Amino acid sequence: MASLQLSPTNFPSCWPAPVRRRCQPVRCAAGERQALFDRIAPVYDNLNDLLSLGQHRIWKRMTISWSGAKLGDRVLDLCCGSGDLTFLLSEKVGSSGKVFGLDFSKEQLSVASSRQSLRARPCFENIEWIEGDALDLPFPDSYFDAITMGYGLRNVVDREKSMREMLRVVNSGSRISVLDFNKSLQPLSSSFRDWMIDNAIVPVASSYGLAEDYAYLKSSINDFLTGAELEKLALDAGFSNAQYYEIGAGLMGNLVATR
Ligand SMILES: C/C(=C\Cc1cc(O)c2ccccc2c1O)CCC[C@H](C)CCC[C@H](C)CCCC(C)C
Ligand SMILES: C[S@@+](CC[C@H](N)C(=O)[O-])C[C@H]1O[C@@H](n2cnc3c(N)ncnc32)[C@H](O)[C@@H]1O
Repeated sequence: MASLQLSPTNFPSCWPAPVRRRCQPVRCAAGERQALFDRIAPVYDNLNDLLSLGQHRIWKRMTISWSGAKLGDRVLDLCCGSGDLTFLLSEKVGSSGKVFGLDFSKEQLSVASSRQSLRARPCFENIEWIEGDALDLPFPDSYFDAITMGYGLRNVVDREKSMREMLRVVNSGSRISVLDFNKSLQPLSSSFRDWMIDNAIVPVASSYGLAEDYAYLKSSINDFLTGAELEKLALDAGFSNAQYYEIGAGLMGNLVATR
């Protein structure tokens, strides 16, 4: 069943209703990012396919594999957007498992929910969409067997807090798998990425009136952390092990951390 629960009085089935707070679209850094992801939602999937020549699907499959999710698990896809990783997790954990896709953008969740209805695979009934904040997760401690986060950590306003929240809700011995752009220290790789953003991504996005929203990609990658810094972030938050893998010819990276 494709159900989208967006009312502030609807809560994840695991959580007592009064505790959950809804993310309000306010004029602050988080509110502006929320508005950005709402705006780009109608074109987000198509542009990802076009701009990465479909490669993002491979990177996302690697993220699922690193998460260690398996049949029957209860798992979380944080900053799920239109749900690419959520759907892959859903197939991985099967009908005996449960997947929560959480995001603060109503428009992204609306795209995710329509995709769920269109594809209508039996296992997709195990998905619950939650409109919520990655910095204040509406789940009990040690609730998940695995967590994925695709292109989310770079976009949250407080990475330390986000990491602490992931640590809190993941089971001891379980993993988080965090995919994002790699802030490469190799000049060739970072020059190629910046060139792609300036000469392919922003011009294509500008034809949809979204040039500024996609230009944000470049500054957000420059403000992001290197692989070594991401490993340190996870260890400082309290994960027992953290390993960063460069993928996609060094354009992307995946942080795998075990609680
Ligand atoms: C997956 C892509 C973008 C995700 C994405 C993430 C964000 O944080 C955003 C924030 C604001 C707006 C948009 C986004 C957003 O779309 C697309 C990635 C494209 C790459 C930059 C370009 C890849 C070029 C190559 C064709 C890939 C070839 C790799 C090969 C292994 C050599
Ligand atoms: C670039 S998209 C990634 C979507 C999807 N994970 C993917 O891989 O295609 C980043 C997502 O993070 C979400 N996001 C950013 N900050 C968030 C927060 N504090 N809480 C919940 N979602 C957040 C945005 O709404 C957006 O949908």
